[in-house]
Amino acid sequence: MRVSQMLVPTLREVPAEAEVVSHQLLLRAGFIRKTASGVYTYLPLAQRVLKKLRQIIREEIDKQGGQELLMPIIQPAEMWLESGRWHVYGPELFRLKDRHDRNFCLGPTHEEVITILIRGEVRSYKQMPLLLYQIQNKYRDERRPRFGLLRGREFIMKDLYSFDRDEAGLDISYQKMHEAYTSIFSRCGVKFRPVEADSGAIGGSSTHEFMVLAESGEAAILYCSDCDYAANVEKATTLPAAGLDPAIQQLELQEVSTPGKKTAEEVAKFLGVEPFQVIKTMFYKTDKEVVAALVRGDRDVNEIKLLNVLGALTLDLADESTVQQVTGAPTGYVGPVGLENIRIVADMEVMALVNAVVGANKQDAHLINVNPKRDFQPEIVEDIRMVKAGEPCPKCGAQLLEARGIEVGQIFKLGTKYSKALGATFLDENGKEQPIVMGCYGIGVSRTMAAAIEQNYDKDGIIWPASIAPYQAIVIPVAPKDDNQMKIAEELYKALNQAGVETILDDRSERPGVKFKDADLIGYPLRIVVGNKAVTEGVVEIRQRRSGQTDLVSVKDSVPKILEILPTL
Ligand SMILES: O=C(C[C@@H]1CCCCN1)Cn1cnc2cc(Cl)c(F)cc2c1=O
Ligand SMILES: [Mg+2]
Repeated sequence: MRVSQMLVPTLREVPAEAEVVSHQLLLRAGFIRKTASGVYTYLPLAQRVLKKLRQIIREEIDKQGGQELLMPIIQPAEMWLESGRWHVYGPELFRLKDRHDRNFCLGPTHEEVITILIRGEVRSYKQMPLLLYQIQNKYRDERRPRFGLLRGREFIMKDLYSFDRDEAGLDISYQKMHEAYTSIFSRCGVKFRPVEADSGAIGGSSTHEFMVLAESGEAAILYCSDCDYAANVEKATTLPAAGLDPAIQQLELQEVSTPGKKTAEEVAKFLGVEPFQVIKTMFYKTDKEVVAALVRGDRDVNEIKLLNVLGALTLDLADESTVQQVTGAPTGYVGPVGLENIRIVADMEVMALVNAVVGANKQDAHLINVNPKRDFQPEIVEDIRMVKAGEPCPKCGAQLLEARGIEVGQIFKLGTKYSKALGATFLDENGKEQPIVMGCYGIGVSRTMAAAIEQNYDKDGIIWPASIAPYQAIVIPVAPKDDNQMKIAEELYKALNQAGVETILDDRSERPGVKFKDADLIGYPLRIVVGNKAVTEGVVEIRQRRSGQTDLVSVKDSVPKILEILPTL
């Protein structure tokens, strides 16, 4: 390909709406253009990167026995009514009607479609295991699409579904996908980590997210400095709290005046105790009830853990009027003592406190010498707190460190949640009907392209890992008008492509500086400059985009030299 014929509309200035680097660079380097909010057109260079990502994914998934199919984007509402999810999802689910006024949705995921397909096709244990996948557009009507391809309303996903006869089979499928994902992201040239994660509304048991480490990542990760423990902060745990100190005498409950002291820190300071001795009472509204969540004053509530402990669908902080109504006092003076018909969920650490402080459910007043069990009885005692960096690793006790990550993949053990709901069963060797055991495994393909940029850029633009670069090399003649230079450039361009190096030729009659800037902005791994020296001394300049290293090489040695460098990029 010749640059003069390509559609690569590079921009000089940074588009205002782009907040993260990958969004800015995908626009400026002419990879994408916005068609609507959260909806993009992938221009030719982006399509080439996506094609390489799809190829890497296909190779690694097929190696594990995956079979590619292609499911429809448009899905009949009946399937979602049968699974019970049609009314679970709100405006995020793109819904539409056909000409006969029948309801459909644009697929945000395909558990219903694939499970109903398998229900009709698999009858015997002999037909499993099955690993079926597709690479298809997905639709989720995000309230605030942002960060370009990192959170769009239409995006490309590889979604695989595994079908096994039992949990043992599922464990094998899950392990195979864990391996495939490790190979895929390694081959894509990104630094990533699988982390323990929360399975969210999809349900099922264990799940791992594959995170590309990047400061702009929306996910917070805690990982161990010593062992392989790593978890999304939504899920992270630490060593269990120290137990109750039996030596301490439980004192008499007492009300004290704490005018204007609301936060755990203020109250602790005012009463001369440590913040951890003040119990924080947070009221939440779920789709079913109002609950009180208790954590120590030096901790925060982990709302994902709380949601899971309650088995609720939605969880939101109760507003001030609800708190007032439930406790008779404003936030800041509320506590668990004397609460009527409100479920109390206490973090395990709270139960180890003696003579603690809580709000008195009265303006400007707190209670001291509060002892769990004696003065209030939580209905649920679980781990519902956020873990922080610096706390001990739950596996080995070493210090937990924090990082930000972009979730590019997630694998789930679904179990029989969908096969039971949709009646996908098989006959085992005793002819007994059993529900199929499923897993589901996603990779955000378009998101991975953006995540790769978030990890591979500098002040001049993108630095593509060679394995997913749109082209691997660009030949730039300094003076295209000079026939001798052009002749050498053309020959080199041809020889490189014949040697299997995906190479383009910048034949534009632009100033060299403009061509160099574009090549750096777009991020081709290698740049070969054919200038006067090529004509007078037979040497060309090979420059590596990442390191900036430049080698002067004779024209005849340039192809072997490039073949030698390329695998290291
Ligand atoms: O998609 C998954 C789980 C896995 C991820 C990997 C590939 C297979 N599915 C979870 N999820 C996320 N957002 C959704 C948004 C909408 Cl609007 C919806 F209706 C359903 C879902 C939904 O189910
Ligand atoms: Mg997730």
